Amino acid sequence: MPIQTLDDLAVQGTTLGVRIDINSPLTDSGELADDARLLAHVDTLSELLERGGKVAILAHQGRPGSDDFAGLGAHAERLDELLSFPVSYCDATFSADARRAVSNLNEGEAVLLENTRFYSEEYMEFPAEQAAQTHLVDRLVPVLDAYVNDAFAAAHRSQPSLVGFPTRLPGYAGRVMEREVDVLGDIESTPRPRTYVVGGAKVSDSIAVAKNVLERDLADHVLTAGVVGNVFLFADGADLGDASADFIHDEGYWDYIDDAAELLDTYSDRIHLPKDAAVERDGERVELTREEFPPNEDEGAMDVGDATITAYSEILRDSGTVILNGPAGVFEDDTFATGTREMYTAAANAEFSIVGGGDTAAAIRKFDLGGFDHVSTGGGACLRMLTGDELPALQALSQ
Ligand SMILES: Nc1ncnc2c1ncn2[C@@H]1O[C@H](COP(=O)(O)OP(=O)(O)O)[C@@H](O)[C@H]1O
Ligand SMILES: O=C(OP(=O)(O)O)[C@H](O)COP(=O)(O)O
Repeated sequence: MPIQTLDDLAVQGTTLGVRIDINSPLTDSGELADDARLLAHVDTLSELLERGGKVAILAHQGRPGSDDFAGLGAHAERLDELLSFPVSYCDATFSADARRAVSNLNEGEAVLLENTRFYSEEYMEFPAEQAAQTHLVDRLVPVLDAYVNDAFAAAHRSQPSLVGFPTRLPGYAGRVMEREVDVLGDIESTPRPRTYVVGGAKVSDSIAVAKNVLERDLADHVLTAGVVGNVFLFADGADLGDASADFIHDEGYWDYIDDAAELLDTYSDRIHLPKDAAVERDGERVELTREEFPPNEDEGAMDVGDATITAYSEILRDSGTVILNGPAGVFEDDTFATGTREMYTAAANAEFSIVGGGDTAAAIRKFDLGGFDHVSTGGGACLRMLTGDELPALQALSQ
């Protein structure tokens, strides 16, 4: 069944449970360090409020046990500033207090309920039918008329607030979800040549994407960079030195060397490897070509160098479509930001460009880059969608 959107929803006077993803980096004092994910949902929330909805917002922040696992008070304050409609905060998610806060909403008002992951069931994965019986869903359903899911960045999670409501309430995709599905679900019709850039540190996901798009003949080029590029270099027999080898071992990425080598055997004509690497030597950035490897013992390969940037930029600029995930190096450190900045600039000049990932978006903001056709709000969800996998939250909406 096709997914229903806000165009199919009669909003006026209804009470809506709206799941968004505002999981954000926090400062040491618990303030929002970045509000990009909140900004992304402004259109959906404004539209629902403008159309006379009473909006109960559901969201998570962090994971149990992590430093950024926190309440949503700061998020509510910021949403209240961003929207021209009042957004209050309720420090409960589905208790009597929470249900009262929802029931007391007037048309054009929103309440942000507390971090869904404060409740243990929300951090478990369930089939939709079972998620529909969890306490969160069971207790909120009586005060809601319909459910809107706009949380694309969490759509690969089969958690109650993401998959449990649509079996008990009419379910709709919000505008963020709709646009992500439109763009990422229709890669096959984008112009060629089509280039995938797999950078960053999600090694297993990136290898899965590369394998999938090469096998399905969707990719004319796969450019490897970042930690993913380093793994491919080792898989190709290059000696990137002890520091990078230790890092790859410590992070558990060595398990994927064989998969990378297998891909290189089959698709060497379409997979591109870094031609050089930047390391830190005596406090300076030093670039080594592959012939000059290995770096010294304590020198990690932290960025791609000029030779790679030149070769990759040419492919990127000439591409009909670029689909890019992950930075080319440790862009947070200015010494190793060059590869990411230059490659992203070239990618933005392709005919059609799609970028995804939390750190990727942070890099785009850091370098103040524009010109991308679609900046996905998702990292893991975006990669999952690019491999052609079904996302549980979307499946739940289409039942
Ligand atoms: N050569 C490298 N060595 C170590 N870390 C790297 C390297 N290149 C990129 N990274 C790191 O990868 C992280 C981002 O990867 P990832 O989370 O996969 O991106 P995204 O969030 O965009 O999907 C950044 O913290 C960056 O510093
Ligand atoms: O930040 C998120 O995903 P991302 O790290 O893939 O961008 C989403 O909020 C999902 O969070 P989760 O990976 O803790 O389930």
